Amino acid sequence: MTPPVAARAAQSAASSLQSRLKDPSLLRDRCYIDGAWVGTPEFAVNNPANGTELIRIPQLGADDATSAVEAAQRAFPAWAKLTAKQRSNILRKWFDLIIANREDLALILTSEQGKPLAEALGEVDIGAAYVEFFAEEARRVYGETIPTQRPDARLLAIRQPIGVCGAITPWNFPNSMITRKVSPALAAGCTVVLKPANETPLSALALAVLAEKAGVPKGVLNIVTGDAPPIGKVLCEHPAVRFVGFTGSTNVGKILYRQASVGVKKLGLELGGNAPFVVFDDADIDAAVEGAIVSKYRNMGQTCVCANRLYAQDKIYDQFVEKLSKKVAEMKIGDGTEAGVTQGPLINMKAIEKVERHIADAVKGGAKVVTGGKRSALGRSFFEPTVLSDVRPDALVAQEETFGPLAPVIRFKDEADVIAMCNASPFGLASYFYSRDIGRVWRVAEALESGMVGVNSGLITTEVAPFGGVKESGLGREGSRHGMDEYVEIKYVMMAGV
Ligand SMILES: NC(=O)c1ccc[n+]([C@@H]2O[C@H](COP(=O)([O-])OP(=O)(O)OC[C@H]3O[C@@H](n4cnc5c(N)ncnc54)[C@H](O)[C@@H]3O)[C@@H](O)[C@H]2O)c1
Repeated sequence: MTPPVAARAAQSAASSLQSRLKDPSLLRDRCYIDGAWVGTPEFAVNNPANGTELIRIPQLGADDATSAVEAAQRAFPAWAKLTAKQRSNILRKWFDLIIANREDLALILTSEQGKPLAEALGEVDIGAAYVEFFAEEARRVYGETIPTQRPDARLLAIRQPIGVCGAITPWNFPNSMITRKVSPALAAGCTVVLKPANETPLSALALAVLAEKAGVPKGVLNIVTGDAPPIGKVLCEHPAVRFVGFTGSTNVGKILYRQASVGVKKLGLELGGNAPFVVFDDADIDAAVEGAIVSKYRNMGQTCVCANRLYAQDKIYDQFVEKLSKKVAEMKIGDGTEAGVTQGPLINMKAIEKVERHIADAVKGGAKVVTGGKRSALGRSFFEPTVLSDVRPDALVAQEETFGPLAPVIRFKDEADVIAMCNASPFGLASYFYSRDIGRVWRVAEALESGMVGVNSGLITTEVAPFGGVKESGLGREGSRHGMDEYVEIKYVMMAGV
């Protein structure tokens, strides 16, 4: 095995991050293919809080991705033949190791992605919860017996692992998006080739170190970093790959959908959103403000399920805007590793430019900046958390996913009016609303066109929920027992003469 970065620390800027880790071997600068750490460090992974280069990692391409698929193909039969309990035990060990190393994993995550350390710890914990959940689910991949019209025949439907799976993940949740895909795949008996986001590959590599320690055999989990389009093409088109799970933008999801159609490949797509967050006039306003804060501003608004457009009913509009802005103005911006910081940097300058474009467009349409609205004095990609009032329903910010700390508050008259505005979007990932009217709760929850609805709650992610979207927000579900369905196929066996 190529030595971990520890042995070569002096060569790279990784040394300062490494010196803060309890287990420095978690920081890797090689890819993980067929149980070996391979490749030559090439492209830089930067810390968005200070712009320093953290480390360089390999820039692999189509040939390496093909090698990884072949490794996964070789490893598949033996992994699939283990008993469910054996696979479950290995996943359980992986979970234990993730928890034992949660501080290190969170520090790596914040260093490459920027979110405050407390949020990074939360992400590691939910990431681990997926592993724990699917360690348990591994033992519940049941089949069924189906009565037939023939007295001498029995029909069994069995569920088998689909085979080699590709996984492509984004930078906004570099830990939990990986475990949410890899743990059900491994639990089902599948093997995986994972391509993490280029901005945040270090969390993926650290998880692979722990998977290896947990006893995941060589070739069962492979990590390939580098050139996304050719790697993605291999994962979508190689005949050995039977499923590709993707989390990322709708545009890239559509490219993968087309590529996967060539080999009639099963695809899971967790794509972009444009979540409405509605506050009715019978709501508990303080609770709605708390919910809006957690939904909109966690991860600096770079969350697929985060509130993107806020709607407040006429009667409580001013009160909601005032209370929300007061809390937002108190947020502390800075390096996510510093105590008390609630808003880290955005991932890059492109993200800042999109927020600015959305603010400029809304202001042109008559919106007012109540708080924030500009780059932070800290420079780089730090942006002041922002609240806009008097935003028109047709403003760009209400049509597109902003992916930044910007809450545009739109006024509405009645329930029918707001449901129409919520559903007037090609996206349908998450929706939120606050109301204490029980009749309205069911009516509105059923009317909203989205895969997930938070009622009086701004936080809806849990490993026991079937996470996913409708319309252009995606296909399939991750997490819960339904998350296992992506990784198994049903075969029926008709047995006559029995
Ligand atoms: N629905 C969900 O569960 C969910 C969760 C998190 C993020 N997201 C969405 O992800 C987006 C933000 O993430 P992002 O900017 O990393 O998205 P992205 O689509 O740019 O990148 C996602 C991944 O795809 C890879 N990629 C890029 N081009 C590719 C290509 N041509 N072929 C194969 N792979 C390619 C990237 O390297 C990365 O690993 C937002 O739209 C957000 O809503 C969705």
